[in-house]
Amino acid sequence: MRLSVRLLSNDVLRFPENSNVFRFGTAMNPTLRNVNLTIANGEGWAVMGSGKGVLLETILGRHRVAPSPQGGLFPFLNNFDPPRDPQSSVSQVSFAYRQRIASSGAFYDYTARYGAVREEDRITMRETLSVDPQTGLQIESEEIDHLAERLQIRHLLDLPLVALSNGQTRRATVLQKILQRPKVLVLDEPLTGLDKQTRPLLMDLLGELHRQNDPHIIIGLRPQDPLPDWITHIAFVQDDTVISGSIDDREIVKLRSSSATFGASESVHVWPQASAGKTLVEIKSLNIGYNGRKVLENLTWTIREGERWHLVGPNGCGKTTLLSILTGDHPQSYVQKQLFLFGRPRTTLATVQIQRQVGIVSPEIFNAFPRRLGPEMLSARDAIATGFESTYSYRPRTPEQDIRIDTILSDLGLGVESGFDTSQPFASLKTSHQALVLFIRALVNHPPLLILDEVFAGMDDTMITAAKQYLRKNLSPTQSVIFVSHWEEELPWPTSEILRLTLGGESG
Ligand SMILES: Nc1ncnc2c1ncn2[C@@H]1O[C@H](COP(=O)(O)OP(=O)(O)OP(=O)(O)O)[C@@H](O)[C@H]1O
Repeated sequence: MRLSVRLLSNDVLRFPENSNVFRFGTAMNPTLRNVNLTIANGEGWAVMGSGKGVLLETILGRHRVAPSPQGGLFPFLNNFDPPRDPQSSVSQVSFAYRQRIASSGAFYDYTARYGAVREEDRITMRETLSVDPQTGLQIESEEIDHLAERLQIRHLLDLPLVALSNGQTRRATVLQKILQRPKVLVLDEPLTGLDKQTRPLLMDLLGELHRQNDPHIIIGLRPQDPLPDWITHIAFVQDDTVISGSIDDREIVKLRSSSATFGASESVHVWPQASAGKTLVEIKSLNIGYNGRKVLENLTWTIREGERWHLVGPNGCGKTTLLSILTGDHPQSYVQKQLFLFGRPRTTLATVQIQRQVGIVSPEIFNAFPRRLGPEMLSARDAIATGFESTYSYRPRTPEQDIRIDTILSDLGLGVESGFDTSQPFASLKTSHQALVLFIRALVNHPPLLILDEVFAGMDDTMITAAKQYLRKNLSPTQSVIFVSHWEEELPWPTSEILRLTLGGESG
């Protein structure tokens, strides 16, 4: 009889000593150098810093580690009998964009959710969560109900997925991954898009799972995210360097406090309070509901030239719905008799006339933007230029339009000298650059009304600082802005008018 002795490893993750990380297909210029990182069983790790995306991608097997780690990056997976492979055991909650993007990469109609739900979009959250897409196995409905309750989305389980708000979808996405029971779960910026009330619910649930080591959790956090109490260690990634240690480590404390200013320091420009400018938007007694459920009730709102508004409220309170009435995307926009846009009754305006005057960035547009490759691909520059006519497809550009694009790029520190190549396909840009391109797309046409809905989601800290500075310095004094964010510290200007929506339709 042969006895096999297996050495059990206490390490969840281990990079070989002083390893380098390369993009696949390259052997020069490592993206990360001299990495020394080991995550032991029981430790709670967060990844932070402007380069955190690269480290998380490496953990997910998207880059080459040299020297190659003996026994893999996840030694503890060899403790299982038979050993587990990282492919099926290490899972990522990806918020990059929703999976229901047409697989061809074509633009999908994100406004479909506002009208009658189409047959192909009828699939409910419960139906989606009930089957593990990897194994095809059925997931217990009690478990779904229990976890959905923890994240306060149980009452939405039987709604079509397409009807969920951005924050509700994010919670459903996390839930789906937890239900698939990976051994390691990697979440990058899980708090983005979540309202204040929900953040501790998610962090508590993740902490509980982490304490049971089922799964081990690694999270990417932004500087403004509160550090959950179960995080014991931080890997800070700056440029090509990873500095790691316990949360009390002096260097880690210093790095955290220096990144916490979050681009807020240069607030030189103080905006005028309520200007006496022309009225751009006037809404009176707006009521919108779905299937008898009120979302917006008796809402009245006036926006004048030059005003900076902060639109706030919990997930699902109707912010996106309200904005879709203003942009004309919502089927009930056209019938609003008490809605005036840019000096005219909405009922006399074609939707395209509205859209040419509104520059908008939102999670919905980020998800829906076409990402085709091949002959029909849009370059980064083409993608920006779609903003001149508020379209989603290629339009030839005039030389003046190219100059306008170059000016904004250079104001944001992305001019020619930065090495940012605008002829690259939009679809192959990293998420943070895609987010920045769509931000510039919203600005190019000097729109009188700018809607910035979760505009910084996915951007790295340096880009956020540049974008905030741009907004402070480069907008015209008559341009109005509606800024939507669950994070007050994201506001680029010190004071704003506030429209606060609540669940159930009230506003204040
Ligand atoms: N077609 C639909 N059918 C049923 N309910 C819908 C539909 N479309 C939206 N809803 C519901 O309307 C509510 C408002 O959604 P909306 O996207 O406007 O919220 P939000 O304030 O933008 O949320 P978040 O902060 O998560 O982005 C949500 O509860 C959503 O589930």
